[in-house]
Parts: sequence; C-alpha cells; structure tokens
Amino acid sequence: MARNRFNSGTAPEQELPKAKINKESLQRISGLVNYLKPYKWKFIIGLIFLFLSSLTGLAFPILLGAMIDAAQGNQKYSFIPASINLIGIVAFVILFLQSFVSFFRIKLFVEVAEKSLADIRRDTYFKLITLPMDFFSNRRVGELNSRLSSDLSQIQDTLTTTLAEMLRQIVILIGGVAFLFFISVKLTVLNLSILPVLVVVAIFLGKLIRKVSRQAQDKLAESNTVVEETLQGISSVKAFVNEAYEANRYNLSLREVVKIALRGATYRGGFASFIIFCLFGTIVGVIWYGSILVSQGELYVGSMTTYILYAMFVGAAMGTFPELYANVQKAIGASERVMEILNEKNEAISIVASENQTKKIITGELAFKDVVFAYPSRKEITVLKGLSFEARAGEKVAIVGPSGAGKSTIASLILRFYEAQEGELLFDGKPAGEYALTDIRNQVAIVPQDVILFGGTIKENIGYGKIGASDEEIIAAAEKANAHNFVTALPEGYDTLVGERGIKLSGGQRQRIAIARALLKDPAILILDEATSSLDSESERLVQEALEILMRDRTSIIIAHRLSTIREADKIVVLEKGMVIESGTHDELLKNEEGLYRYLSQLQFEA
Ligand SMILES: Nc1ncnc2c1ncn2[C@@H]1O[C@H](COP(=O)(O)OP(=O)(O)OP(=O)(O)O)[C@@H](O)[C@H]1O
Repeated sequence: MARNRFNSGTAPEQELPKAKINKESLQRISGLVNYLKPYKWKFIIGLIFLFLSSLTGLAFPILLGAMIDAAQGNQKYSFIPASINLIGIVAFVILFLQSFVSFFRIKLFVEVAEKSLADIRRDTYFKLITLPMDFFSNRRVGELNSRLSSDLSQIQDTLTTTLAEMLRQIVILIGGVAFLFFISVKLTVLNLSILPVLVVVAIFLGKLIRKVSRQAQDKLAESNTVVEETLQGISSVKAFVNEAYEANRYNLSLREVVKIALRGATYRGGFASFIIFCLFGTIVGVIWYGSILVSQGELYVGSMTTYILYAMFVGAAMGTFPELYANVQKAIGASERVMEILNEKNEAISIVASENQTKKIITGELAFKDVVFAYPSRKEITVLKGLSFEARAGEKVAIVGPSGAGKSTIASLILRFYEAQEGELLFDGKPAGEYALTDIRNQVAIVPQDVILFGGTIKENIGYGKIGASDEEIIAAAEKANAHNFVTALPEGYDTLVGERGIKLSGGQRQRIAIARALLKDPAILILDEATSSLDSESERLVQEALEILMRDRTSIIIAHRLSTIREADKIVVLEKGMVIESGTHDELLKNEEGLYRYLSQLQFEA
C-alpha cells in the first residue's frame, strides 16, 4: 500500500477517499445490502466455509508441535495421537479439508460479488441516464464515470476479498490468542505486554506517513494537471513557443513531488525499522524466555514451536488489520457515493422501451406564455424573464438575438430538460405537464449546433433517430438529408465507423447525418440550433437543402445565428436578455428603423 503511494514514478493510483464507519454511514449504505439478498444463501454458505477454513488453519501449529514432541517421546495433549505417523495423517486430512472448503469459499464469494455488483452497476447506469439534465450540469463526466468504475470496483474488492480476509483474520486472532494462553500463560503475558507500546508508536508514525503521502499525492496530481493542460492546449503551447516554459513548470512541480516523497521515505524507513526491531525482538524474547521455561521443565520444545507459530499467526493477523480497515472505509465511502446516485430522483422515463411509446399525439402547436426561468445550478441569474411567443402547427419560427440572450435555453425548455419556474409551456394549447415526458421528447427532435456522433457506424448513428429502423428507411432518410452520396463514396459506406475509432466527418457531413437522424424520427416539432461556424458554400447549400426538406410539414423552431438563412421564416422572434423585444416577418421587422433586428441585419449584411 504505502509503497504504491510513494511510487511517484508510475501513474498515480486513484486513491478513493475513506469514510468514517459509524451508525449513520452504515445506515446510508444499507440500501446496497438489498443487492446481496437474492444471493444470500450462497453468501451464508461462503461465510460458513470461510469460518471452517480459518479454523482448520489454526490446527496446524498444534499438530506440528505435537509431532516434534512425539519425536522426543513426549505427549502433552491427550486429544492428539501420540504417533508421529498418525499426526502426519491427521494433518494431511485437515489440509485436504481446508483446501476443499477454501475452493468453494472463493468460488461462492466471487459469484455473489460479481452478480450483485453487476446488478448495482446496471441500476446505477440506468439511474444515471434517466437523471435530469440539471444533475449533469453540476458534475463532470469524469467524476460520474469514476463512480461507475472505481467506486464500484472498490465495493467489489471488498465483497470478494477484504470482507473474507477480515473475518479470517478475526478468527485467527481470537483463536490464536486463546491457543497462546492455553500453551503458556507466562509467555503470552510477556508477549502481550509490549503490545501497547507497539500500537501507540504505530498509530503515531502511521498518521505522519499518511499525511505526507497525501501531500505527495496532491503534488503529483498537480504535476499531472500541468501535463494534461499542456497536452490539451498543445496548439497554443506550440504557437507561442512556450515549450521551455511548460517544461520548466513541470520540472519544478516534479521536484516538489520528489521532495515530499523523500520526506515520506524517512518516516516510512523509521516505521519499518521500528517494526522489524519489535518483530524480531519479540521472537528473540519468546525463544529466550521459552528456552528458560524448557530448561526448567515447564514447557516441551514442541509446545514452544507451536507457540512461536501461533504468535506469528497472531502478529500477521494484527498487521493486516490497518489495511483491511482502510479498505472497508474506502468501500463505505464508495458505497455512500453510489447510494447518492441511486437515491437521486430520476425523470419519468422507463428503462423498458415499450413503456416509453407515445401515448398522446402532438400536432405541432407550441407556445411559451410568460415563462420565467433560471438554471437550477445558477438560480440568481434569471435567463428568461417573462418570455412569450407562439408557433402554429407547421410554422417556421426563427429566434434571433445576441449571444447569451437565452436562445438555446428555449430549446432546452421545449425538450423539457428543465422546468420553468413561472409561466407555461403549451403544446397544442395544453400545458406541457399534461403530457408524459416521453410524449414530448418522442415528438420533438433537435438538430444541435455541435453534432456529436456516437462511436459506431454511420448506419447506427442515423438509426439512433428510430431504434429498429430498417436499412431502407435509413438510406431513404440519408438520401433526403443529402448524406447518401458522401456516405456511399466512403469505402465502407454505411458501415464506416465514425468518431474516435473511425473517420472524422466534416462539420457539414455531421450535420447532414444529424438531419437524417431527425428525418427518421419524423417529429411534430423540430428544433434547429444553427451551427455558428459557417460551412463552405457548397456544403452550406447541401445542408440548407436538407434542412428545407426536414422542416417541411412540421413546426420548426430555428435558433438562428446568421440572419440570411431565416428570411423565409413565418415569424422571427427577436430576443434580448431573456425577453421578446420584437416579432414579425423579415420584411415587417426591417421596417422598424429603431429595431434590433434591422440593426443586426445591417451589421451582418455589411460584414
Ligand atoms: N446549463 C447552464 N447552467 C447555468 N447557466 C446556463 C446554462 N446554460 C446556459 N446558461 C446561461 O444562460 C444564459 C443564456 O444562455 P443560452 O445558451 O440560452 O444563450 P444563447 O442565446 O443561446 O447564446 P449563444 O447564441 O451564444 O448560443 C447565459 O447567460 C448562459 O451563461
């Protein structure tokens, strides 16, 4: 453990924070115990086997000691045979029994842990993807990902190994100490008398080591941040010829890491030498005093051997406790974090696809009525301040306005990613609350500004609009979206992998894939968040054509950044600071000489 912590040469091991073990924390994670319930019999049998294997392990020192005594013609315990061969046979039978139960113990524990962990993983993932958007805006994806991987792995480790090891060591500790007293009270009292000193020093040095190791870790994390930042912004580093600056920054930070690691090494060295001294000191002491007892005829040599073996068992058991305890603490911390997610309130979306079918049809009328909205994560800033506008079924309504006016927020509200604090959102004249969340999301599609494709094939990416769509449907959608030609020109056509592992598509191509996806979905309401970066004119034409087809016969809300594309809109809503300040057709708005629209279009025209 400690070695890993100080090993600054390798990638930093993600240390999970520990949690206090108390009534509250145990209560908080009690929900996870439910996941063990389906496998409780296997778990209980595993526990019994574990108990048996630990107990049988305790039989060896006494058998081996008895064997040595038998060799010298002594027999101390009447319950053990006096013949060397018989003792040997008994030892082998016990050994066989122990191996047998150990095998099943491990198999059962791993089975219980793997199965219950898969259940927890599945539920956590289901929960995560059905949580409201607000949950995600407050957390980083990396953090959530780590809950699914490291936290759950920690729980798994604890279930498969730590818990078993802990129970085993407790049996050995209690049984071992009982045997020590049984063999020689005098020796045991001498032995145990140094324990308090050992514990006090170990706790003191242990704390120091932990403190320094935490510092070392933080420093290492800091230096890794330098690497991360530099690599992420590598183009800026190069463009400004700041390689030397970054190298120096990293070097300084590394020196700090080494300095702290070396300080830690001093404590660790001190700790190790103290333990070694105590350990061997105890052995020397025991043999010394034991030999005196043997010479006085109070103890047989065999019994002394048994004693030493038990003492080693007990010592080793005590030595493993701090690490085991720390592991349990980490597992409790991990469980608390997982429970936190499991206890979050999710959206009303079912994990069973058939339950998410549309129940109430929307024809396409949409209205915002005096909507007031602030993001839950930033309550103090009201983004929409009494926003009202409406779109009749089949209309094209464009929303324009300066950056930060709240255009994308409108899209999020239509998709019901967030709830407005005041006012109403109406679909076909009825409040949004009268529809199931799935009814709305099933009938609204968005072509976002930045189209993010999944790392599958092009076919899968288009098919995402309608799970289970046939190849013909996908191809038909791609044709309408002006995507078919470029897709078929690729060597692997629709089976081409996109994303990190596949080819990189251009902005215009990605948009056409997103348009095909939306066409396949065939929504009543379409939200078009226009890309801010302009495409080259040919690409622009292809995208625009595809969009025209997509917008046909459905209500379209166009979040426009370039006014040139929305001249034909049935209505243009001009937004400023979360309020509608003008609305009308292009021609109507141009007539208002004082209007923001006229001003913005002049600006763009001149540009
Ligand atoms: N998830 C969020 N949490 C908190 N505040 C947000 C969130 N998303 C946007 N905002 C804030 O809400 C305001 C409106 O943002 P919005 O993205 O709707 O503007 P926009 O008009 O679409 O701007 P742009 O044209 O630049 O895309 C901004 O002040 C923005 O900082």
